[in-house]
Amino acid sequence: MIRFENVVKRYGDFEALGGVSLEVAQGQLVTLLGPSGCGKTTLLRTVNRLIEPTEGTVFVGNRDVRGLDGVELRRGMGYVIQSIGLFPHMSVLENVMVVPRLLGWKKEKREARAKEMLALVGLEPQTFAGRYPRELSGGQAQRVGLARALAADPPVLLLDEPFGAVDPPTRERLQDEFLKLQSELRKTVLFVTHDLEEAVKISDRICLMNGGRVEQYDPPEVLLRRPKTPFVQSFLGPSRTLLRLSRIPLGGLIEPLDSHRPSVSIPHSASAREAFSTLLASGLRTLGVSDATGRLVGLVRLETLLAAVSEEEA
Ligand SMILES: Nc1ncnc2c1ncn2[C@@H]1O[C@H](COP(=O)(O)OP(=O)(O)OP(=O)(O)O)[C@@H](O)[C@H]1O
Repeated sequence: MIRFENVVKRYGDFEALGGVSLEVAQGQLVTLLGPSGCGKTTLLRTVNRLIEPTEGTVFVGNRDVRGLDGVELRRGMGYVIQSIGLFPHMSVLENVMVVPRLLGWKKEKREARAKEMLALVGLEPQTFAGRYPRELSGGQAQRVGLARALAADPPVLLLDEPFGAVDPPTRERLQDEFLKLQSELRKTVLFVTHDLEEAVKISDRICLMNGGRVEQYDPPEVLLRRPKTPFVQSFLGPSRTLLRLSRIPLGGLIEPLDSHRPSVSIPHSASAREAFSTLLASGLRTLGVSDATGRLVGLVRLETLLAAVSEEEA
């Protein structure tokens, strides 16, 4: 769906991108991850032609973006940046309708669509449609930015640190909501972040960059299990094992209940990492696992979690 072929970007003598080749399949969520200045934003912006590569080619849906009109290209893609960029003099509803209006949609159609998008990102249209950006919290503004990016139903979303400007709990909630949306909408998403945890949590594949080059391009599990270079290893750091647990669903590790009733339990939907943290915090060796109604349905043991990590290591 999006393909970079040997993309180079130079500013004078400085090489911001040193020959990036990468393919993002349709419906996949790929994060561009790496330290500050490694070229993530530069690479993202070559897709909607806010930046023109010095060498190399970017394809969207098999079409070289150079052959496409920049303005039309940008209208056909959702784009969200950290500072959100909502128009301060426009209401929330008007902000969300910007692209449908540029595309010439009729008033009723674009209003209906904008309200639908607000509801989709968890903002009750009756409450929020008439508000102005200054009357929103950071998290609400981020949601409006996302609703605006989704309004014209673009197949491609370019997100540059879209949850960067909010506090950690809000950020986690936005990530969860976004993942749920993505599982329904299946957009092709390029997502810039410098946050390893965020990348591990949301990505189908992570493109870890360093100095304008791709160090490793793999699903999170593979990146965490088999770092290809010393840079990747040091970037992942000591939290690598815990992060791997966060990608292991608890489902396959649950054992049937026995006569022993554990005093602490966690929901079935939790990750192995949440189970591990709860075990550490409680000092127990066994946790109960409950279903959506809170009924105890099984057990998970500390040894099982440790074995799951070391098995993967093999
Ligand atoms: N217009 C420009 N002129 C010169 N150098 C530039 C220009 N734009 C970006 N750069 C440089 O290119 C490199 C890559 O920048 P880019 O914004 O892509 O980094 P990034 O990985 O997104 O970083 P961050 O996480 O800090 O946003 C940086 O060293 C930056 O200083």
